[in-house]
Amino acid sequence: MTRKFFVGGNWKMNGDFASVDGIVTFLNQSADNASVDVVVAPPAPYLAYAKSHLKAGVLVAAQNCYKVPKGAFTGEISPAMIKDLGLEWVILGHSERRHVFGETDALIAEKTVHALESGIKVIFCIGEKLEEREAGQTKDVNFRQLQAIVDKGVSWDNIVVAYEPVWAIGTGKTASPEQAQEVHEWIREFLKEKVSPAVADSTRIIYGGSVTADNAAELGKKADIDGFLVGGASLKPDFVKIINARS
Ligand SMILES: O=C[C@H](O)COP(=O)(O)O
Repeated sequence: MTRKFFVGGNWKMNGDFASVDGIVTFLNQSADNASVDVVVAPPAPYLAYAKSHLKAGVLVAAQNCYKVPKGAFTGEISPAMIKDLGLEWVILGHSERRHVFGETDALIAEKTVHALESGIKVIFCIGEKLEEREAGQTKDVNFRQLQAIVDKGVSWDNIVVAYEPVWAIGTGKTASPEQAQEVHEWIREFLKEKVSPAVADSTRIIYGGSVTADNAAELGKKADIDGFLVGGASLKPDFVKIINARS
């Protein structure tokens, strides 16, 4: 099957109205590319503004959400709120949520189930730390993180898996196309064995970690790399080159 290329831009905790306007301008001025799904994730205070100013071809995602629709959970946002803003996507399991904020596989799985049940699609992030890679645990860590949602029996139609080796995030140390392809192939095999061949074939597995306009084309040539989740480079006009890396 042909999987549609998917490019996400995770703005993380960056920006103000002036810089959001700048990003919106270069995205709106870019030529439409019907062969790529483009989804950007501004910080929560700018979600509605970005949604109302971006052209229709650029979708907006939240960077996080909680596991219940509403209640006494100070500081959290729910999938119901994301939906109320007219948005379709959320990023869950990002390594910064896992390792800075201590989110566990179990919590991320609960959040993923609730987002999907609420009608929000999930960019589900996984990835090993440097010490785990060096200890030969890359496969185990990524499989364990995936298994947490396999165990919940989720429907995979609305999930994009983002493989983001923690050692490559924001460090300038991109995984080589071969390193990334190796793990993406393992992930696809895992989905084939644990879920189904059809899900393995149709699920988009995107790569994140120091993706730039200079390395995106080579990464994007690999058979199991179906797009990117871009951090720092998604804040700059070169993001448009990454969107078009495979075109
Ligand atoms: O969500 C995006 C990733 O954390 C990658 O960030 P980066 O492109 O700045 O390395």
